[in-house]
Amino acid sequence: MTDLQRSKLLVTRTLPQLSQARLDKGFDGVDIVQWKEDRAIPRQEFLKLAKGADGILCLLTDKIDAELLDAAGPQLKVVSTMSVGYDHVTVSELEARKIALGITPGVLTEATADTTVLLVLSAARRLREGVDAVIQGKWGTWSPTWLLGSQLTDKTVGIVGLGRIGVAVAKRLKAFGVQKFVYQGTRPKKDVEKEVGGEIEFVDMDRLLKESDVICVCCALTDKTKNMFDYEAFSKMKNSVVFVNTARGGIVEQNGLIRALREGKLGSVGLDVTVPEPLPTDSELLSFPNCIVLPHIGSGTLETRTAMSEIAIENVLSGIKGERLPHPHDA
Ligand SMILES: O=CC(=O)O
Repeated sequence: MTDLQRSKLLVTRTLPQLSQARLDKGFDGVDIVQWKEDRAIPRQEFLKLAKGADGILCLLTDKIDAELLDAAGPQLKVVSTMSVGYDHVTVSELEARKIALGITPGVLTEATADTTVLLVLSAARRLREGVDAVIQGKWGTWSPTWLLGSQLTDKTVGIVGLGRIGVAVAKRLKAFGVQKFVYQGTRPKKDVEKEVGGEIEFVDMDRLLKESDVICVCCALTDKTKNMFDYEAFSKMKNSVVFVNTARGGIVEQNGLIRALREGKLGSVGLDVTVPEPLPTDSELLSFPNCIVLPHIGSGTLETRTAMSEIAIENVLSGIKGERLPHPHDA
């Protein structure tokens, strides 16, 4: 006999240990179906397993669009993504079907800001070239002129997207002696000076591109920010600029970036995000010694990923019960 009260929860990957242990113990009245392989769930499998789900706990690698929602069926109440970004979700389709969307804000701010600073310093101090030289036996005698980078002291840093992560990046970089911050975003923010602990000015994009010694991309990927950094934007930057993107690959028009790098227009580049992900190993992006690419590990600490998966579980369980999500996307 079927129990009409039971709900189905689809989880699209194995979660960090603590949260996985919770799933393995199970939740009253919930049947859990989980894709446990350590790779993104193949689309056909996703469409098949989604059928009849009341809640879906997914990752940023899983496209949530009309096709998937149709495959799931009208009983679907909640999609909970274990990410703060939700550009992989067609929000209008969820809204049209009154399906709640949960995200994991706040908990990944510190780890992602740490990664941003890591890339700023690594790019500015030519970490990739240094490490490669050591490994390849190209480390000669100490030289006063070899592998000279740049430092943050007295520099201007441009932050694109001064949300939680942007502010956390500015606070960190302030400690390295940055003289001034400029920022771009949807609107100027009140009281950021106090928060950042130094001079910070809302400027137009042109000024940000021209005046910044370091540019950090910390905004969400939206229709407005897609391909925002194209060849023209890179051409306006100082040719010593340190350009870092830890947000989403799609904010950068990658062919324009490659062209700018090829033409020696940029000082150094640090990326945690690319298009596509994973970046194919034959991508020209990987051929530039002054470009460091990380494999989208901005939030990749055990503490943060555990906090994210715990929030994702709370969101999906609340949604299945028809309750308000603790962390909805539109809070
Ligand atoms: O990129 C990571 C996230 O959006 O959580």
